[in-house]
Amino acid sequence: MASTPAKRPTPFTPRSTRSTAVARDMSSRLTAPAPTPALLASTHKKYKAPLSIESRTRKGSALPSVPGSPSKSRPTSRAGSRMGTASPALTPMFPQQDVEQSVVDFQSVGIDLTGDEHGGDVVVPIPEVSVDKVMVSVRVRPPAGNTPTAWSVAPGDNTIHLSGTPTAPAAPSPANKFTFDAIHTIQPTAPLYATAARPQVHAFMSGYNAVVFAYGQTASGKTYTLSGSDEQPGIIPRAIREIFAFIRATPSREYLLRCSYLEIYNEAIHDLLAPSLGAGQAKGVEIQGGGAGGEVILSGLREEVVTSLASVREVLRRGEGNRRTASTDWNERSSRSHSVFRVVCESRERSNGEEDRSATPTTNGRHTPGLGGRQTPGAGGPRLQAKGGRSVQTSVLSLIDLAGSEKATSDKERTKEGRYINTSLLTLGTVISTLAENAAKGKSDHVPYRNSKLTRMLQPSLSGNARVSVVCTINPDASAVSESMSTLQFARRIKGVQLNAQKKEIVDTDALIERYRKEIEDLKRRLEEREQEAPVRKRRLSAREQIDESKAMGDLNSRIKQLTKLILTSQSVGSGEGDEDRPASPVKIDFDMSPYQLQQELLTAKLQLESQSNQILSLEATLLAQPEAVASPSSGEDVEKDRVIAEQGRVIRELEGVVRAYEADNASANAQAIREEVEREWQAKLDAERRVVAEKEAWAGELVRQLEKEKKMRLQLEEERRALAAFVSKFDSLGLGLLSAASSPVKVMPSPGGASATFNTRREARQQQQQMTMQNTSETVTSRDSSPIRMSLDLSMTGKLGAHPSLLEQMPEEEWAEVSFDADLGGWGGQGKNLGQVASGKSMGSPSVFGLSSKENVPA
Ligand SMILES: Nc1ncnc2c1ncn2[C@@H]1O[C@H](COP(=O)(O)OP(=O)(O)OP(=O)(O)O)[C@@H](O)[C@H]1O
Repeated sequence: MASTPAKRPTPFTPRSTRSTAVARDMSSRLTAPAPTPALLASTHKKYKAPLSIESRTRKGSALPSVPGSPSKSRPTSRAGSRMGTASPALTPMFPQQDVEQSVVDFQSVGIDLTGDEHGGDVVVPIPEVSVDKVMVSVRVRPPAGNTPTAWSVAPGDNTIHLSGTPTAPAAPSPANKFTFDAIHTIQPTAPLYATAARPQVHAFMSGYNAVVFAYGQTASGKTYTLSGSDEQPGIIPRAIREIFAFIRATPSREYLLRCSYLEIYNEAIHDLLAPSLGAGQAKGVEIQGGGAGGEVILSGLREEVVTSLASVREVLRRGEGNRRTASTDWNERSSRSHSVFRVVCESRERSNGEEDRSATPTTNGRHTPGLGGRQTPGAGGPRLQAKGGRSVQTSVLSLIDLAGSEKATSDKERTKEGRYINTSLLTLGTVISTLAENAAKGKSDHVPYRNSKLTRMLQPSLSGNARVSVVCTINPDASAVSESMSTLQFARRIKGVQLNAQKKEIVDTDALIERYRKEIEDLKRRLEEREQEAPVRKRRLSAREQIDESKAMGDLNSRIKQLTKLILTSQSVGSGEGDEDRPASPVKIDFDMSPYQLQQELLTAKLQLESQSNQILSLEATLLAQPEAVASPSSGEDVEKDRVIAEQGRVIRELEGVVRAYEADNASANAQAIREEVEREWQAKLDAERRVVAEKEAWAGELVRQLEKEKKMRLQLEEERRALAAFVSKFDSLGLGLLSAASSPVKVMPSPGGASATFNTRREARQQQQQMTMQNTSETVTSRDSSPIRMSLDLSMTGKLGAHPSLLEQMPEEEWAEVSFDADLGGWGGQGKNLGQVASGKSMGSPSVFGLSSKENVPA
């Protein structure tokens, strides 16, 4: 169930200044006592003698509980009674001995760590380990701040017991006491590495499979133990350093190392080194084999050949970058998957000729780098030689950072991951229980390896064919007692597992080291032959052919160097930091060489300068390692093909360069053309806009002029009309209308106001006719005007148009043509008139009647 945010515990972050200081203080207090012979002896004895107590305790125990899941009950005194009585050394410390005071100092375990804090050259005695048992160490994480701790560690006894807290002391019971091969409570990882991992690394380099894994509840320090930090390197970086130190210290053998890095996330295996893919997209890895003690094959897993510390670090960095981590309620950076860093080591004995080949000249006195002449019979003896090869030792070292068991978190996704993690840890616990039980009772009960990817992958190791070391990490806080108890019970169970690791040393022509060696020999033979023929051939060849010949020999030489670089020897591995950049060994110049040979050397040196980086070498090697991609190393045809491919690759690169340059030139020409076109387009638009504006301005000017003219004319006509009206009314009042009627041929009856009535009648008739014309005109108007200006007229004018005689009506017709502007019909709702039409309909009103609207609709 999701917990509420208020209840969310603060994730443990002891890397803060404070907790680091606590831990340092702790270690400084604990490193004070000098090692005593008695302690040394006791420690060594522990490594020799398997802890039978644990395996006996295992008998009759129920299924293992997953650390982190609440333990159903505290260990009972029944279990304790089987363990025998508590060590007298513990008694005075019960129940309140502080972890810090009772910790085992790493110096007391009798290990020389000279120069090893940051992985300097390691020349220390390897502690004796009982090779048929799992090496079990416990690491107690420093307490978080002032949190009370619940565990005590008896110095020198490799025993940890539950003491409880001052307010809730634990009952002194043998069930609360656990003894292991080593218990570490101090912060530095060096002592832990020396006891828990160094023997495994040495065994691995000697041909045994080896597994080191960290197990414990979330935030208890597994990743800190395995990976560590820059200041405090963990087991993995230390192991890598030790591997190279081992090679440096073993001149009689040559080695080939390959690395892979995977994680098991939600029961799916992902390759953490898959190129250019995030962990989420990386293609899955499948487990094959592993049954009946056979080897496990991880199909689809990428293995990279590594030749230096730096190249391994790069692989680690890449893999760690792809690992799934997330902040949880308990750990700011919690591993959400089990991660497995694997190193495969192939090694074989070097022949005498190979051992000092740097000093051995070839038959023609020439010193070709890496060319050591004919092989002398070497390792493997005549019998193996007769079989066509020498024996190769192959071993695998797996360094595993398990995800921590945990309770449901406040986050749905984290809870889902947690379920997968807990399930696989539970399966691991069950497998370990069954194995321990089988070992104790001499049974061969079914072991459910297949119930999880983790156990399936570990099957060969857990079933005995590996040297196994487990570091169980515990959080000493009183609040985590049940989880710590669960972890310690797991540690106790795994101690009961029986191991029987065997070296794998066979004549293996498929071993990569063997294939490379063969290819190198073949290439050297061909190079030698060419060199011997060179003086004769040179006379026959044209200048062009001579260049080609030099190039072909240069290619052969550089290929030999590439392959030689992959095979590690005590001379070729550097002495430490930055060794990856150092040439394998300085090339001596033989001044007795002919100019032709010197030319070859020069060419070779140039090609070497241009040679690919370590990364490319690794990629190529990985490619070669895949059976379908491997060409027969001894086939001259394939070498020729390689040469042609390389040549074509070079031509392609050159052409690409030309194309890029061409595109770059064209791109600028294209950009220029596009810019000009866009400019032209915008210029045209600008011109059009300017024309429109000019038209509008002209139109507006014209309008103003017309209106002024109209105004003047209107005033003048009004004057005339008033004068005429006055005259007519005077005329009527004098009765002169009759006179005129009498003089007309038609008899007109006198009537009061006759002239003005006649005038009115005529005017009405004219208005009716005018309205009819306007209606007809409006029906014919169907299209919108294209004038840039739209004008809405006051609708009230439509009535006025009818009510007042048009002034234009009274204008001389020749002047009408000067008035040529349009009005928008749309705003009139069909009743309005185009001004031109109004004019033609003789219905133009006064300027005030037009009511030019302030919302002239001018198109943008
Ligand atoms: N021995 C130690 N000394 C100092 N700090 C430690 C030690 N062990 C763990 N820590 C710190 O405790 C925190 C949690 O440790 P870490 O991430 O290694 O736990 P974890 O067991 O790997 O957790 P998860 O299972 O969630 O991944 C880290 O900040 C780490 O630096």
